[in-house]
Amino acid sequence: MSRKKAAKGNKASAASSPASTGSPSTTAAAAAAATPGATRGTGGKGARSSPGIVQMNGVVHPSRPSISNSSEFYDIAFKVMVVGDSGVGKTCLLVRFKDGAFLAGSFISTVGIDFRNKVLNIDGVKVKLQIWDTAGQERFRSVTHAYFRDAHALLLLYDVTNKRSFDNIQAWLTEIHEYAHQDVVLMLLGNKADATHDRVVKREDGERLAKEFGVPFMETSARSGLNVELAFTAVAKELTHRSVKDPSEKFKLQEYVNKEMKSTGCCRS
Ligand SMILES: Nc1nc2c(ncn2[C@@H]2O[C@H](COP(=O)(O)OP(=O)(O)OP(=O)(O)O)[C@@H](O)[C@H]2O)c(=O)[nH]1
Repeated sequence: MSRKKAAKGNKASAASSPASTGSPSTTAAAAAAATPGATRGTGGKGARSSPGIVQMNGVVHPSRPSISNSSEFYDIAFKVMVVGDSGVGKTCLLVRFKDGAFLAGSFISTVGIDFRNKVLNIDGVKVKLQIWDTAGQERFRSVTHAYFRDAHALLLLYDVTNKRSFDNIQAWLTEIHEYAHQDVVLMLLGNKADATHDRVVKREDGERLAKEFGVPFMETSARSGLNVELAFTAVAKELTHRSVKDPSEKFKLQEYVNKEMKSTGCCRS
């Protein structure tokens, strides 16, 4: 079985059998119960067992470093959802970030929802991102909506080679405003920026749309790795900043992203 197939298979089991167990995508419900970042306001194992837990903005701060599912210590946990139309590259983006690989080969659509954890070091703070990969197909939309309200950040993707996926961004934003937390960190990503010959959505169009809705934006490529790490690091920085730093020192996500893109000189297509 290919890696892609294995990943998608996990999603299928998570969606169809909420009480079943499995790894790494045990189940949505089990994950929410087992991992601090997945349960806003109530925390997870660390929060329930330790009186030293501090909670800010619904985020769990264990009094001591905790251990994530992947056995890595962390100080703070957040839930990030990757959303957008079917085929825009959500699973590939997540796999690129988590494993540094590209899932080439035939496209197998996600069924339901799946998650993976990754711990990042953000300015000396160990930040666990629990990243939820959602199904883009319309028939799974109610499942996706159900998870919106627990997300601390949303990465909203379209595919630069698919105009329809770009046109649907407005509808996605409407759904996000309806179902997600009002202070959710949101970022618009134009994926498949490597596909220059098939491109139908210009970078400027993405920038314009993002500006219109006041959302940070950049283009990514799960295939080449362009900006993938930066996208997740940027939202992790924003969330960490909001949670542990002085709230009067506002972190400017778009400025950070622009600066990082310029400094690496790698990322404008
Ligand atoms: N050229 C190129 N192809 C990509 C990129 N990302 C994903 N793809 C391809 O796009 C197709 C869909 O990718 P997925 O990651 O499965 O898409 P998805 O958004 O998870 O789709 P659903 O699970 O149906 O919601 C696959 O054939 C990938 O190989 C990219 O950055 N560049």
